[in-house]
Amino acid sequence: MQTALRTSLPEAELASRANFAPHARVVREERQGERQAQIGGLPLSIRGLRKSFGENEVLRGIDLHIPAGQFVAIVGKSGCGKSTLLRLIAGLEKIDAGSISFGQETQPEDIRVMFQEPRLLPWARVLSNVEVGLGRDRASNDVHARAEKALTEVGLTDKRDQWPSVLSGGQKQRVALARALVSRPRVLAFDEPLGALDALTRISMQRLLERVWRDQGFTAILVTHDVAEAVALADRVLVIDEGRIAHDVTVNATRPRERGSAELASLEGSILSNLLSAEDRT
Ligand SMILES: Nc1ncnc2c1ncn2[C@@H]1O[C@H](COP(=O)(O)OP(=O)(O)OP(=O)(O)O)[C@@H](O)[C@H]1O
Repeated sequence: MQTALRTSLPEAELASRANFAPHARVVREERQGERQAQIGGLPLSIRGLRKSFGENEVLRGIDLHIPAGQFVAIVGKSGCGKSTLLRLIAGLEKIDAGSISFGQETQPEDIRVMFQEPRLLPWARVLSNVEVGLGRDRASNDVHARAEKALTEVGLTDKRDQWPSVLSGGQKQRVALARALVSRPRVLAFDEPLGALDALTRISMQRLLERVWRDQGFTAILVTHDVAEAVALADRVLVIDEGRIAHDVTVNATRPRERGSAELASLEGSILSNLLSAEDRT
């Protein structure tokens, strides 16, 4: 389970930070035109990454290169450090040792996170909730148009004037996705975003995630407990065990993928047996 933002920040700040990476350096000048021209994923290089909480050594040396635009899933037994790794990548947690780099200077809008809980502002209508994701670009003239476009991308234009409280769980997550997408991030980190949804809604959200990833080309990093979801969506599945990447599995299946195909089922089976053998050692 993700453990984000264990702070007493006001709710608006929480919702805003849910989509921002504090370690990303803020470049003050408006570079919207430049951003539009450079949309696409950023590569990610992690070297010797370590993180402990007190005596609990959670990550013990992660080395990883993710090419720009790749879709990577992270799986592993409960408590192995999946969310910690994601939070370090997103700059929501401090690194103890090692480095994470994106190949260039980043802006806060470049790296966004979507969590299991939608974290919508209850007092703001759907469109305003999406606008929160624009961060400092909220002062620009085309705020409404950009938020509406993001809502269209997730198929929710008809809900723009609704309050979050009247939405279903799946609709709330789609608003959260629109809020994450509205700034056209170059890295999008998902921490169990579909974990609380029913099976059918989950599958339709998986299709939506895959579609927006293909349309926008951001680098996607998905933490999930669901190995079937990992092999259905990702180009590559990383298994974390004992603080390191124990397996790095390439998923070559062509897209769109046929869920339940023999190829995916066989990959899922072998990843699950890796996970179970890790579980047996504890
Ligand atoms: N802020 C924190 N303070 C102290 N310990 C933490 C903190 N965040 C995570 N931990 C500990 O770090 C370990 C890894 O937690 P993390 O949430 O990354 O695991 P996970 O693999 O995502 O787990 P799950 O699959 O159950 O969600 C756990 O032992 C957890 O208790």
